[in-house]
Amino acid sequence: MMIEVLYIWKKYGNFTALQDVRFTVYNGEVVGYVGLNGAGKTTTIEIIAGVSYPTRGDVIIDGYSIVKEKKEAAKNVGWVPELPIFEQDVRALDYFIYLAGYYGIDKEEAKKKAEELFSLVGLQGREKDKLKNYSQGMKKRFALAVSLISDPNNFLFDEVLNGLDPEGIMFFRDLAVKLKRKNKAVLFSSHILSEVENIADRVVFIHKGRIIRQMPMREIRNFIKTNTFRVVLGRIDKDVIKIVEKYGNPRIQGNTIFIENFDGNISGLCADLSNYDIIEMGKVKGNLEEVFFRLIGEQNETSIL
Ligand SMILES: Nc1ncnc2c1ncn2[C@@H]1O[C@H](COP(=O)(O)OP(=O)(O)OP(=O)(O)O)[C@@H](O)[C@H]1O
Repeated sequence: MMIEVLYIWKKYGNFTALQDVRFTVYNGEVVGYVGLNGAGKTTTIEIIAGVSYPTRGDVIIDGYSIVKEKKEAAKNVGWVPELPIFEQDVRALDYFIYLAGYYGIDKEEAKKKAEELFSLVGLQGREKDKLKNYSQGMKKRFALAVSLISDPNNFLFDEVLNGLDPEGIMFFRDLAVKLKRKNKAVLFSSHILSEVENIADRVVFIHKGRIIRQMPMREIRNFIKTNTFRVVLGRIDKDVIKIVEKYGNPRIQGNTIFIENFDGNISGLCADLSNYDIIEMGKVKGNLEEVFFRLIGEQNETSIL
């Protein structure tokens, strides 16, 4: 249903890994949790999953406190860790049945569930392999199968696309969409903004343990839409500025003219520049990662003040 992260702090000795982190993931929503390596994503996710305690603050999962009502709260969370470590010398199916026992599911029922879930995550035929022989991607799929045992309402995917092949990436993207349609709340962490672009409805940005911004994906896309036009000329002289000034605010860099706030009249511009040997022209595309660095830049400036 939903995950409410309420002002959590996490300290490791003198080091503060999280400061006053607050955000909500609503049902039917996929939220991207984006920050650089070491920003605090895994720390947050482990606190939500109930495997690590916050120094201060709380997380409410479908109304239950992860600090005070851990059992009820954790039951409603499916978690796929960044690096699932299954070094056990056991067969995947046996371990799955063992873990299902935690949810009060008996052996026969667990076998049925395994059949359904191993196939759903694309591990059919590999049930009898030993977990330690699974590849990293297979371990992620196995962790996913385990997270689906209790059919939770909320999901945490920690850097789940990292290191996956294109088919695996597609699989997790489709899965996020399916979970969303089922009205689940999904938190998807990544250090690459463009990785969550086609999955997330909203992005929460974390930097150095603090939430610096939350933005709907469509706002992020608007943010990067630039109205700058670029023309590369064979030669450039000082008169050219006067010509292009009619079309916006020009800035010259080598043989390239960037025209900001371009008025859109391309044929007029071409005609006016016909003596200048146009080599290339086109709209300047905004880069998604730039948004992230712009936000971090703003953050660094305010922390200096
Ligand atoms: N057990 C620990 N003891 C001390 N410091 C820790 C511990 N776990 C994490 N940290 C520190 O807390 C900070 C946040 O780490 P975290 O793993 O949450 O980052 P992250 O955003 O998930 O990064 P990545 O993208 O690299 O996984 C880092 O500076 C890390 O070194």
